Amino acid sequence: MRNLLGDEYEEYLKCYDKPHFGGIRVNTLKISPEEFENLCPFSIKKIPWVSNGYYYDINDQPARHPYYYAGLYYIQEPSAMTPASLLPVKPGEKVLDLCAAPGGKSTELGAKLKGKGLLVSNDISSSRAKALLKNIELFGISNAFVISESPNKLAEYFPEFFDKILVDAPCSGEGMFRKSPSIMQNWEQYGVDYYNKLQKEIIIHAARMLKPGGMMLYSTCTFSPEENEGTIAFLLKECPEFHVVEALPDAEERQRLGVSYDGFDFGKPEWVNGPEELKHCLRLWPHKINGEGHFIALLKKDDKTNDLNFDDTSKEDRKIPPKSKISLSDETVEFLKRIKPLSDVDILLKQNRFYIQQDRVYLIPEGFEEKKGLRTLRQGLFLGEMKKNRFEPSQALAMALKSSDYDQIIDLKSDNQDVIKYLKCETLTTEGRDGLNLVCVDGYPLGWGKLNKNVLKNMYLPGWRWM
Ligand SMILES: C[S@@+](CC[C@H](N)C(=O)[O-])C[C@H]1O[C@@H](n2cnc3c(N)ncnc32)[C@H](O)[C@@H]1O
Repeated sequence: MRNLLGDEYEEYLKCYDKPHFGGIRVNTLKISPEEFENLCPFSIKKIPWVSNGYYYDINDQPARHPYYYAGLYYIQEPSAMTPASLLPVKPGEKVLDLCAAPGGKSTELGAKLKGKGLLVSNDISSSRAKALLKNIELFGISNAFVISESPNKLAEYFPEFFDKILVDAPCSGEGMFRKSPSIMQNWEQYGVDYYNKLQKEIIIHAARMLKPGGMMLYSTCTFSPEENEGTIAFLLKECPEFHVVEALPDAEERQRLGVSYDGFDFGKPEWVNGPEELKHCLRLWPHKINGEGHFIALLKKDDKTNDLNFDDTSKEDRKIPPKSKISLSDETVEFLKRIKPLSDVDILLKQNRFYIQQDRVYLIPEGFEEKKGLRTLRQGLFLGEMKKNRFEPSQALAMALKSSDYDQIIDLKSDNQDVIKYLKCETLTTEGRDGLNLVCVDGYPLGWGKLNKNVLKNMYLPGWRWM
């Protein structure tokens, strides 16, 4: 670090005597930042460079609040919010998060899609992919495929398929030593070269999956030039159709979003003897901003529209699949008709949006088919299970709804002890209409419960319960 930073080294070293910063990122699928500022029960301060990001006081415990269980925010280190905030994702696009677990960036990419298009969230580790699935569901993201595959296998299934790709690569983690000192042992065990080899493999597979004209963002939380500018220089050499572009929004957009990037530094081509365009990369240093260390490169793949050999498969992907023989039970149809966004069941059936596996019913994102042959944890939104004479709605469905989407709710105030009891899967005594209710906190859904003569049978997912 002394070699890299020269005169700045002492200042950099000093920042290790200061505490790290805690951050929460608001889930804009459920609440706007302004609404959240009014509702937030603990003290927060805006993170300058993320329009929906806030610092919280590290004496507070945002993970121990019902709003966390309502999926209103994700707890994330402030610099780690930057990659997903700078990848320009628009609703309706096909987006891949290749190294996604536990979902810190996927949850923001999903929020940016606003339920339209497709998010493929992948992580090679199946145990970490389970945590990823939970976070995707908690956030109420309804249009995601959660997969646990190697990038190589994924690239066989999705050649030139995605509009946007995020590669938040496994790395030596030098930028996180202050926040998580245990990462240092990992660094000692594996070192920079191990990760650099992995990053080069991953980024080449990712490049194959990007559509011509698409954009890819590569990020790490490490400082080493090899893993950062070095990996990008390697990509530029191997795939000359890629170029590094400026990642920061222009002045007008900064004003619209209310963000500023003071303290952000740029890529250093000279550290790897690489091309000048590496200057467009971003470096976040813990002694220059109130956040940990990060590296970001935004890349564009040349558009091949003039190439007559180019076969545009994207139209093919969007074709509505042929009609299948899905049959939903009467109870399922009756229930779905009560859910506002799903009430046109016949149209959804015609569009072939349902998918059934062992009586479990899923909603596939519009225009897509389930993919067979991949290790998949989830394809679309798990709606619930067809049981004898009834339909049991899922926790994921509750999280993907607004309270106004269902006609029978029990709305508890966040300071009512019944909320914690509900989240602990206990039975409640409460007033309301008998039957299936959507249980909410201050108007934000938490889960389901069946009321019978003022006794609420708790249907909160046991694996998610408050401990
Ligand atoms: C920096 S972490 C990702 C953090 C995540 N993007 C987030 O914001 O929550 C890197 C991830 O890459 C995964 N990984 C490691 N090797 C991989 C590979 N060859 N292909 C895909 N993912 C890989 C790890 O399991 C790890 O979850």
